[in-house]
Formats: sequence, structure tokens, C-alpha cells
Amino acid sequence: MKTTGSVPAQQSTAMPRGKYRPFLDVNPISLPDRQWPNNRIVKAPRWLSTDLRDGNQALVEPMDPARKRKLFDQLVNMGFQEIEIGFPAASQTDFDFVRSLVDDDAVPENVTISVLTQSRPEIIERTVESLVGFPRATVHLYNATAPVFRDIVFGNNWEQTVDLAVSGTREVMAQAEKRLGDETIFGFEYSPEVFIDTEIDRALEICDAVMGIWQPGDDREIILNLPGTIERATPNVYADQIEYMSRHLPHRDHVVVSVHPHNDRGTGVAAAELALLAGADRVEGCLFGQGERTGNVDLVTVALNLYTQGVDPQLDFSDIDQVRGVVEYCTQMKVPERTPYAGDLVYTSFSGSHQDAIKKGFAVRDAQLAKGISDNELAWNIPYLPIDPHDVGRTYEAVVRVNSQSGKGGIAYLMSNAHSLELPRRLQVEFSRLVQRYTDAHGGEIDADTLWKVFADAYLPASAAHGLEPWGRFQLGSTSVRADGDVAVLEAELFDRGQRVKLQAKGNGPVDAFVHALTELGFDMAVRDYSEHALSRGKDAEAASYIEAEIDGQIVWGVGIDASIARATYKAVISALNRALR
Ligand SMILES: CC(=O)SCCNC(=O)CCNC(=O)[C@H](O)C(C)(C)COP(=O)(O)OP(=O)(O)OC[C@H]1O[C@@H](n2cnc3c(N)ncnc32)[C@H](O)[C@@H]1OP(=O)(O)O
Ligand SMILES: CC(C)C(=O)C(=O)O
Repeated sequence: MKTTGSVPAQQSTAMPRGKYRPFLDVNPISLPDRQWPNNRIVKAPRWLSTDLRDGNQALVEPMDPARKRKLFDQLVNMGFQEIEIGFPAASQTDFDFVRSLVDDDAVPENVTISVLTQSRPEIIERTVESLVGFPRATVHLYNATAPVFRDIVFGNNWEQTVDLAVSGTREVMAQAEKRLGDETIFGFEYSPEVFIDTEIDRALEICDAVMGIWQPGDDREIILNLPGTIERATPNVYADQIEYMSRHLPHRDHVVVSVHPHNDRGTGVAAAELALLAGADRVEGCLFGQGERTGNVDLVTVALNLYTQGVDPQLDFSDIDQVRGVVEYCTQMKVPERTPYAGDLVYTSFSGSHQDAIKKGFAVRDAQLAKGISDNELAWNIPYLPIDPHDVGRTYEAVVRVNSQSGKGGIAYLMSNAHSLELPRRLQVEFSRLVQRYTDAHGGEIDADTLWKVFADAYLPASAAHGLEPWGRFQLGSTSVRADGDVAVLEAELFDRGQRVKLQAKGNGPVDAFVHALTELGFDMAVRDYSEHALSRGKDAEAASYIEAEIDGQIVWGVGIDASIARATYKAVISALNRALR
């Protein structure tokens, strides 16, 4: 055998990569004594949902007021205490929506609403005007600070950029002073937009300048939001930037360091998590990663990632499908099947070895729970399932689904969960070959009902009850058994291709006697394995029997189901015989 020594060199592409520059060449940051890799996230951050602003502004069809309101109520019910509800100066519709929340008294005392504004006096005035009457409200002021925006979008030098932030802050304070009475607890947030592309010491400088106006202190926090407006580097770079800011910002005790990752490189969640390690106190994002381009960071994933570490996310996802339904309705966008925690397929396993491992995991867990340990105390340790689907309102039924990639473990799991049959291991092996043949022939997935039909057709041949054609040569008629000392004496009636046959035989038990009776019909038959179990409790309880028999040199399994355990066993023997003769 030859083994791999070196592999052929990969081929260069003709894609014009020369136009791109490494992020760190353009935006160097030096933090050799970074602490974040050694930290742990031990509590939930403050969350701000920007579904109704950044999420909404990126929708093909922005939400109408009814949809916005539905999503707002949903966010409140899930536990969000900071919700950015829009950009009220953008349009009359946005303004009216903000006002409708006051008019309807829709904002609970513990919820702070937030609104976004550019640093333009007329826009700030209109923005603050929209806030009159809210119990708690934050104005979120932003201006872009990165060189490309200063140069291309604003045509501003650095001093003018700082001035825009400072003058905007002054205007917000003046308008709030003028328009909001004591009934509103007023907060202020500043974002140097495109923070990640801004020279780090300039980002510090502009935040410091804004604080010089706002004057944070006791009972006067400032939220400094450091957005990854367009994600352009690996998440460790964002973490370095956040740790740098967190360590160097003055008034740190009164500063809420907030992050606002986007997902352009597909690492928005990682960026948020590393930023939390790096000292961020607050995360802004959207449910299921709605938002501009590839979206804002997905707050569902960040929160449930925390949950799987035993940290209370302080957001309720106990019915994730309900949350998903509302978001899908309001945004008119679909949550894809593989979305973490919420996608249709994320608790589903098709492949054989995964199914086998999950089934074994549940068996061990069930056995441990049966000893009286509570579900909450018993560490979650199921292979391939990072979270208990029940915790987010999903069921186990969907966990295992069968197609041509599936093996005996998954099939046995479905037979147990959907049909209450605990197939013995060697029967699982035999049956999985039949299922494989079926899925190869028909393609696609096989659902629990079809699985049952394949099973019944193979093992319950005399049964027309499942909408199948009865095909077995033998059918069981009446039976009676009596004890004669240690010996069982059996009288049985069989139908051989419809013809009644009477049998009588003795054995050391009813099964033994029944096998002897069949042997007298000329079949060479020996039972190799036998098991049985009840299918359900109560007066309609049925039992299932499984027989592995050697019949005329063939090894086959038979299955019988009947209200009487003895008849279930005779039926299992007949099933094996019919199968051997099929
Ligand atoms: C990263 C983000 O998501 S930021 C939020 C983005 N969201 C939105 O823009 C949605 C709401 N916005 C709007 O509806 C409109 O932009 C409005 C109503 C606010 C303003 O509309 P208009 O006055 O027509 O301006 P327009 O949208 O074209 O904005 C561009 C102007 O604003 C300036 N501008 C952009 N951001 C800011 C800011 N934060 N502060 C001050 N001025 C700004 C630009 O430099 C440009 O100025 P110019 O016209 O002198 O070149
Ligand atoms: C306004 C800011 C926070 C923003 O939305 C962004 O930078 O993505």
C-alpha cells in the first residue's frame, strides 16, 4: 500500500485578488498583552434588539405598523429591555409608529426604547420630539468615523468629524432638555459608525470628546457603541479593538461598552462573543441575524450559545418556533433550515452513525433519569446534540429522520419513539437492510408511517389491518395450552393457505410446544433468540414478541403483536416461518 506523503499543489485562481489588502496592514492594532483569550463569559450582556431599526431598514418590504407592533410586543415578551424602535425622522410612518407606542401605553416601565438619529439639527429635533411621553428613552446618535467615509462620503477632515459628533451630542442634550420632562428617564448612546475601520486612537478621541459634552457620572451612564458596521477582519481583531477601547476609555465605570457586529464574513456571532470576552457590556443585534447585507449579529445564537454553557441568557427562547413564526411573519423572510437552534433541520439526524450515537445517548440519559435525578440536575451529554431540543420547545420526534444515509440506530429510534417497538439488536440489523432497500428504490426520506408499512409488510404478513395485502402462507387460528406436570400441552389451529390444520404438541413451555408442532408439519425449526415487551399500559395493552429462528438453514426474525403475550409469541413464530417461506 502507498500512503500519502505530499499532496499535489493547489491551483491558483484567476480571481483578481490583487485589489484587496490585509485588514491589519491598513488598520494595525498592537495589544500584545491582550487578556481576552483567558476570560470567560459568565453572565448575559445587556441586549439591545435593533430588529425594528437596522433589521427593518434592510427588509425588501419594510414592516407595516401592525407588523412592527407585533414584533415589538414579541421582543418585550421575550425579555428585551432595550429596543431600538426606529429612525423616527426618516419618515412620517416611522414617526407615527414611535408615537403609537406612547399612545397605546405599549412600553412597560422596565423597557427603554431607543431611536437612531444622524447628527443634523433638524433630524435631532424631530427625533426627540417623537419621544415625549415614554417612561425611558435613549437617543442614539451616530456619525461615520472611518477614513473612507470621512474622505468619500462626508468630505470631512478629522476635526470636522469630531465636531459633527460633539455638536450632535450638544443638540441632543439641548432638545432633550427642552422637550422631555421628568416623566422620561433619558439616556444617550453614541456610535462612531464603522468603528472597526477607524484608527483606534481616533476612535478613543472621538468617544472622549463626546463624553466631554455628555459628562457621564453616577446615574448618568453613556452607551458607547463600537460597531462592526461592515465585518472585515477575523473576530480576534475585533476583540483586540474592544479590549483596547475598554482599557483606555476614560470614565470606564460610567461607560457601557456596546458592540454591534454585522456578519459580512459570516463571523458575527464569533465577533460578539470575543468582544464580550474583551470587556463589552452590551450587544446589539437582531433575531435570526436580520439586518443590512448579511445581517446584524444573530442574537438568538449568541443568547442560546450562552445558555448551553449554563449561563441564563435572560431572554426567553422556550418556544423558539413561536419566536421564529413571529419574525418570519413580520419580516416576510424565511429562517433557513440550518439556522442555529431554530432551523427546521438542526435537531435532525439522518446519518446512521449519528442516529446510533443519539439513540445510545438518550438510552443512558433515560436510565439515569429513571433513578430519580431531575432533568435540570443531570448534565446534558447527548452526542451530536449541543442542546436539549425540549428546552426550546422542540420535540425529539424530529431528532431522527430516516433516509438512505441512515442506519439501524436511527431506524430503531423511530420504531421505538413512533411505534413503541423495542427491536432487539440483530432484528435492527435485519430490518435496516430492508429499509435501505426501500430508500434506495424510492429515494428521499422515509417517514414514521412509511417505516411502519415497510415493517408490517415484512414482519406482520398476516395483518391486513395496516392497509397491506396479507401474504403469509400460515395464519394463526385458536390456541389453547394446558400444563401436564412440567410439560406444556398445546392445541393449535393454523390456516395453511386458508386451509384449517389442527396441531397438537408438547414441549417444555408453550413456545417450545408450538415449535414442535410446526416441526411435525415438516419444517426444520429452532428458536435462537426470544424477547417480548408490553407496548402500552392499560386494559387495551398489547404485547410484542420477537423470535429469531433458524428454519431450514435460514436465520430469520419474526414479530408478533397481540393483546395476549402467548399469542404474540405464536404469531412471532408464524411470522418467522412465513418469512422463511416467502
Ligand atoms: C449603518 C447604519 O445603518 S446607519 C442608519 C442608516 N439608516 C438610514 O439611513 C435610514 C433612515 N434614513 C433616511 O431615511 C434618510 O437618510 C434621512 C431622512 C435620515 C436623511 O435623508 P436625506 O436628507 O435625503 O439625506 P441622505 O439620506 O441622502 O443622506 C446623505 C447625507 O447625510 C449625511 N449624513 C450621513 N450620515 C450622517 C450622520 N450620521 N450625521 C450627519 N450627516 C450624515 C451625508 O453626508 C449626506 O450629506 P450630503 O447630502 O451633504 O452629501
Ligand atoms: C448606526 C450604527 C450603530 C450601525 O447601524 C452600524 O454601524 O452598523
